[in-house]
Amino acid sequence: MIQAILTDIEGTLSSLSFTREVLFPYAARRLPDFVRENGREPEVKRLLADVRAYAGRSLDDEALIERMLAWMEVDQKITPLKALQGLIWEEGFGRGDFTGHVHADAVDCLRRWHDSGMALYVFSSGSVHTQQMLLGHSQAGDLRPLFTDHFDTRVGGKKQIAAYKTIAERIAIPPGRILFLSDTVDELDAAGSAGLRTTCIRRADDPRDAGGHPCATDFYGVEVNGDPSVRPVEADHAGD
Ligand SMILES: CSCCC(=O)C(=O)COP(=O)(O)O
Ligand SMILES: [Mg+2]
Repeated sequence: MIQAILTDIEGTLSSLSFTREVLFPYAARRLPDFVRENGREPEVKRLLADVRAYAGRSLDDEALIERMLAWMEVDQKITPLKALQGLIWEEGFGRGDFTGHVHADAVDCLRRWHDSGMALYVFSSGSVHTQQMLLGHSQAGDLRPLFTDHFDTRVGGKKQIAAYKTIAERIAIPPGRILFLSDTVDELDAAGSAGLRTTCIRRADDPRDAGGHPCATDFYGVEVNGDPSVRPVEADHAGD
């Protein structure tokens, strides 16, 4: 019996293209000036110190900026760097430069699951602050009330089995009663090894293999306690 659904964001709730074509380029453009302008603010200063420690060398601000841009280019999931990106995106969401993309089928199913009493959680490499901004400024409105809690890489990397065990302990639900949704097979493998149930969200335009996990092309295809959600007749992807 599934009691909770834990979902990834990028590629699962939200399109890969929103992250790769909107969020990441925005953060890369803004990072140098953001660090120069805010590097003495306590929160930014602390995050920069943590990134420096991760680099393992004493880099000055300009060298650190170059290093962070190179890591962002290859989407390195370094926890303090993801938190810094979140502060930059906060500016973008606040100014209305973009809103958070969430697939229409995901919004519909999350609302139904929530209304039926299912507990919903997020696990993303994006910082918890980023997750809340994306969901709070989504194209479908403020989706934050649907979620009981959020997790980021402070509990561990998404390909690490221990991260899923920690989440299960934190939410106090047995792993076998948690369903994890993701587009990434390594994450699903790690969650499965921790005892979670899994479903791969594999959008129609995504040719990657599902790695043997149960698979759905959108949230309507996700089986929860034996039932796929009812797909409305006109539920094409009009909101996407
Ligand atoms: C709120 S996530 C923004 C995109 C991002 O920074 C990221 O790293 C996405 O990772 P995910 O674990 O959601 O695939
Ligand atoms: Mg993903």
